[in-house]
Amino acid sequence: MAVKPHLPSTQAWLADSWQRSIGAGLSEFQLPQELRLDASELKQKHEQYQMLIALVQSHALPLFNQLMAHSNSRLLLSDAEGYVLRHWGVSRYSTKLADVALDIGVNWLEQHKGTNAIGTALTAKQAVSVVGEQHFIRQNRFMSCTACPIFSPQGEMLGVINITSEQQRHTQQTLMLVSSLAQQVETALLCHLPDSRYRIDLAAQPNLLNSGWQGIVIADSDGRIVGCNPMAKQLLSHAKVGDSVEQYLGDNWSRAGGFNQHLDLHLQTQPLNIPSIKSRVATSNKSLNQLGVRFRDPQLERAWQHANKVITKQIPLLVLGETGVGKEQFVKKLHAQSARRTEHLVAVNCAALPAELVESELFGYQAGAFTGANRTGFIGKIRQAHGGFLFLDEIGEMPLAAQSRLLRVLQEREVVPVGSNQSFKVDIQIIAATHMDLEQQVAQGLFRQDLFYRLNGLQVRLPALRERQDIERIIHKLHRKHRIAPQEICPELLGLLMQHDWPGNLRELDNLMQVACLMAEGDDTLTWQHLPDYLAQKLACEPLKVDPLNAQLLNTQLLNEEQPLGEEVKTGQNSASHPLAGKVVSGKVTSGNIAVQPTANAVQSDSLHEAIYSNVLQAYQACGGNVSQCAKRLGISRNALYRRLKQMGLKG
Ligand SMILES: Nc1ncnc2c1ncn2[C@@H]1O[C@H](COP(=O)(O)OP(=O)(O)OP(=O)(O)O)[C@@H](O)[C@H]1O
Repeated sequence: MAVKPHLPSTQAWLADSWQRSIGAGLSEFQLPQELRLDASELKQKHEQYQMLIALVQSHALPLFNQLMAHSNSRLLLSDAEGYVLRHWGVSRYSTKLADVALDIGVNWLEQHKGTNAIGTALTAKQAVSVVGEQHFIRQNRFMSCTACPIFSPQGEMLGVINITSEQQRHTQQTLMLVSSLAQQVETALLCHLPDSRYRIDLAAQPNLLNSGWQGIVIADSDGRIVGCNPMAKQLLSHAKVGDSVEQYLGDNWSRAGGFNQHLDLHLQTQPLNIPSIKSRVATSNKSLNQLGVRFRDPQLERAWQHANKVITKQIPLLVLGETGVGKEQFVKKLHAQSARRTEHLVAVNCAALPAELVESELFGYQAGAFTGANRTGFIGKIRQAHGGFLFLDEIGEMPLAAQSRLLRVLQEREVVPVGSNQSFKVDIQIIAATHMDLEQQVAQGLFRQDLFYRLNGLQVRLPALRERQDIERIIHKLHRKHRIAPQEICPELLGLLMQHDWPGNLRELDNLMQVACLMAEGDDTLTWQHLPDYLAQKLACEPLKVDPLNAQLLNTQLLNEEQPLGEEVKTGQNSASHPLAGKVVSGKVTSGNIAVQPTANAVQSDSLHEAIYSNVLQAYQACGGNVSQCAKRLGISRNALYRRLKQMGLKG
C-alpha cells in the first residue's frame, strides 16, 4: 500500500507546494527522472543568459564568498524555466549535489523535483527557504536551500538565485542575504540598460544612500529616465521611463551630491562607466532588452529589427501574418523591450467586439450615454493605453463605422467619448495586426483606404511556420516545453514535422506537442504513434523530403529500383489491418549510403515505413489502381511500385 506523505502544515505556501508535488504524481521516496538539457541546448542557454551570469558573478558571488566561503554551501543560478545555469562555491559539496542532480543543465521546477527552493520560488514568485525535511523528495532532505527570483527592469522574471548548504540550517538571515544578492543583481541590470549614462541614488537620510534601500534612477546623456527601481518609483511618485529627470529633481540633479529641498531627498549622482560587460554583450549582438528575444529565422529577425526602429518614433506598425504565426506574442515582446514598457499594452480584439460596442469600447462613453451603459461611464481602451501601446488585433474585421472614428483618433490624436463633447489628447503607439489581405479588403470596399494608409506606417510580415528556417529548433523547443521527462524525437517524425505545411502555424504545433507529449508519457522517444490520428494520417500522405539524419533520404529513394529494400523487411499483414496502411514489422532498410537500423530505432523505422506505405496506398487508390499513373505520381519506376505493392499484399 502506498504510504501517504506527511504534509507540512505550518506554512500555507509550503503545504501548497507539497500538494502540487503530489498532484504532479511524484513520490517522496523516489528520486524522479531528471530533465536535463543536452550540450547544445545548454550552450544556447549560456549564450542567452551570458549577461545575467556575468552580473551574478560580479555582483553576488563576492558577497557569497565572503560570508559562506567556509561552509559547505554553493551559489546557484537558474533561468525562469527552472534550468540550473551555473553554480559556484565549495567544490567538495558539488559532488554530493550532483548525486541528487542539483547540477548544471538540470531542471528543478516543482513538477519535476517536488518542493525545492528553486522551483518553489519560481512558482511563488517570491524568496523562499526550503530547509531539510521540507523538501518533498527524501533524498533532497540533506540540504537547506534558499532562493529568490531576479526580475528585469521591465518586471520580467529572469531566473532565480539560490544558496544551498549541507549542514547549515537556513534561517531568516539567509533569506535576507539571498534577497539582497538578487537585489544587487537587479540593480546591476538596471545600470546596464541601453543608453544608461547616469545613476542617481535617492534617500530621505544620507546614511541610507548606500544602504541597498535607496531609490535608484538611471538616466541617459540627455537626462531622460531610462529606468528606476521600485523604491525610486515610490519616492518620485509617477516617475516613468522617458520623463526628464529635471522635471522631478530640478536642474542640479547632475551635480555629484546634494539635497533637494522640494522633495526632502538626498541625492548622489555618478556617471556610469561600465564598458566590460556592455562591450561583451555588444559583441554578441545582444542587449539587455533583447535578453530572451532572438530570432534565428532571418525574415523574422528582420521584422523584429525594423519594428523596433519605428516604434521609437511613434510610427504606426502593421503586423501581418497567417493565423497562429505569433503576431500577438511578437507585439508583447516589442512592448516589453520598448521605452513604453512601464505603461500599458492595451489589446483590442476587433473581431471579438460586437459591432455596436466597438465605439464605446475604444472611445469610452460618458455616464448614461446609452441604455445599458455603466453609470459611472467608461474611459475606453484608447485612453487606457495613454502613454503605452494600443494593439488593434484582427483590424481587418473592424466595422466600417468604427473605422472612420478610429481614423480621426489617429489623425488628431484625440478621443471624444460616446455621448460627450469633450475631447481628450492621447499619446499612444498604435500597432495593428491581421491575417487578412488588407489591400484586398480595401479593393473590395470593406476597409477604408485612408485608414489603411494611416495604420500602414511600417508593415512587417511574420513568416508562416513552414517558411521558417528555424523550424527544427522550434519543434525541439516546444517538445522541451511539453515533454514530461527526458525524451527524444524520432528522426523520421522530426523530418515529417519539419516539412509539414502547418496551416495553424505555431498555435497548431504547440497544441500538437502538448497532446503528443501526454500520449508519450513514460516513453523514451516521441514517435509517430503518439500523434493524434488526424495528423498522423495527414503526415502519412506527405512524402518525406527532409532528411533528419543529414542525408538525402527521400521517399522515392527508398522505393527506387536501384536501391532495393533489404531482404529483412517483412510485410506480414495486408494494408487493411493497419490504421494507416499496411503494418510493417521493422527491419533493415538500405538505400544507397543510408541504413536505417532496426533494434533501438525499430519504432522510428516503423513510423517511416508507415508513412511510405500509407503514401503509396493513397496514391494507388487515387489513381484507381492504375500502376503507370501511380508510379508517375510517386516519381518512381513501375517495377519499384510493383514490388512495393506486392509487399503490401496489393498485387499477386
Ligand atoms: N515564439 C513562440 N514560441 C512558441 N510558441 C509560440 C510562439 N509564439 C506563439 N506561439 C504559440 O502560438 C499561439 C498563437 O500565438 P499568437 O496568438 O501570438 O498568434 P497570432 O498570429 O496573433 O494568431 P491569430 O492571428 O490567430 O490571432 C500561442 O498561444 C502559442 O501557443
